[in-house]
Amino acid sequence: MKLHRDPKIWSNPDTFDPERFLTNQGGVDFRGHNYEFIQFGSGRRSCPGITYATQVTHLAIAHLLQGFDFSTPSDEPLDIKEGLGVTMRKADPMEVFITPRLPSVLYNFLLVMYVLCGSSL
Ligand code: HEM
Repeated sequence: MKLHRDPKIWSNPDTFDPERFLTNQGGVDFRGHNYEFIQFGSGRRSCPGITYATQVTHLAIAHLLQGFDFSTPSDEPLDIKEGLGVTMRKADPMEVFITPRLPSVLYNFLLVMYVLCGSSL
């Protein structure tokens, strides 16, 4: 389990610290040019879905954050301990309250616009 966790490269490698990509590791490229960070692989057999995956991920997260407030039942920070598996899953199920932020009519409107205009929204 050394991949992406080498302490010679990553400070506090087991800490969830996405800000590291804005600060001390800000220049690290995720498209396979920097071998310390290759979640999409690198070279001829690297992931052909990289552009689709990154755009759809941004779009989905932006839509969720625009439309809903997220909180935990006790207002405690999320426990993001990871479990075992081929893909990275949480060790324990996530309990979260999802509350609409917008008037309900806008969700129908956004849905229709999204279907009509696709991902250009
Ligand atoms: C966050 C999403 C994704 C991640 C992290 C990811 C990651 C990877 C990784 C690590 C590989 C292996 C690269 C290697 O062997 O060096 C791979 C291969 C591949 N991925 Fe993805 N992938 C993602 C999404 C997608 C999507 C959306 C598609 C298709 C629409 C896709 C299609 C493929 C294919 C066909 C391969 C095999 C390429 C080959 O062996 O030549 N992936 N992906």
